[in-house]
Amino acid sequence: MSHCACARFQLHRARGRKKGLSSFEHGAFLVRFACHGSVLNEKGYIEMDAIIMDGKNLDSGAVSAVRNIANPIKLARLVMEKTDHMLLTCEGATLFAKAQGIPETPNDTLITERSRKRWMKNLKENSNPIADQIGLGTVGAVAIDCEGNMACATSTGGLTNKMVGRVGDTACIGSGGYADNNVGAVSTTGHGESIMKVILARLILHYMEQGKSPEEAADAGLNYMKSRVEGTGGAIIVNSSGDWTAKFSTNQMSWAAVKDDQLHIGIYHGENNVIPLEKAL
Ligand SMILES: NC(=O)C[C@H](N)C(=O)O
Repeated sequence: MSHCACARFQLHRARGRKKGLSSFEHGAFLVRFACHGSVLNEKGYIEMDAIIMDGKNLDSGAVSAVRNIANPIKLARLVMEKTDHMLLTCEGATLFAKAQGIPETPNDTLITERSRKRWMKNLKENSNPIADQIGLGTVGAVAIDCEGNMACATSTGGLTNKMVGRVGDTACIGSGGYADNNVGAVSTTGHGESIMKVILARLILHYMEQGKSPEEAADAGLNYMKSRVEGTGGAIIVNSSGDWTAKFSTNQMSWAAVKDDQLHIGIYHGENNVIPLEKAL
């Protein structure tokens, strides 16, 4: 069994080996999950959604609409590992974070000039088309280890100028991500309301259960979302054989994958730049 990892957005070089959700030891890169630099809601705050799922036992943890948390994906993992629940939101998530010793991070220190400018621009009436809201800062990862264990994780600030308290696809199991050792792992990005309408991550896995490859399943899922609800987005996928793909119906999606000591990177359609891992480190 080969091991493989695929991620969207903001890669960091790892120093040495990293341990993942179970025994994923390939650890050639780290993914920095969303928060710093995320998009702002209508009031100028960062409110984050995040989900993580362990394909071995279908355990998962999620948080939604959390504020002042530097790494919401870590909080989602704590929900999975330390509670009997799967999703904590707002104040409850904040209280849980406190109880777990996660420090509050002031909103201002999480905001970048780029996201503030975008927020200001989009405040003007009719200046916030959906296409402009997608694409900043949602990150995700899928991985399979040498024992066939799979996992997915996704985190996001959502859509620019979203309403306060809006919860998107990312926090919703089966929409923002799903992992099942029997089939594969998926992490999605794109217009959250569209993704939720078609439950995109689970839909893609459903197509894989019917015998489609990750690439065919991604195309089928994204095409269905486009034709049925006019939604665009993207997905990174790995199946139980370690085959992976990164597909999107948006103009671009930054992604990277590692398999068999090769690093693959792309942004635009049809791109797949391959670099030996040792040269990338
Ligand atoms: N860029 C994104 O992926 C946004 C995210 N899916 C949301 O709607 O919350």
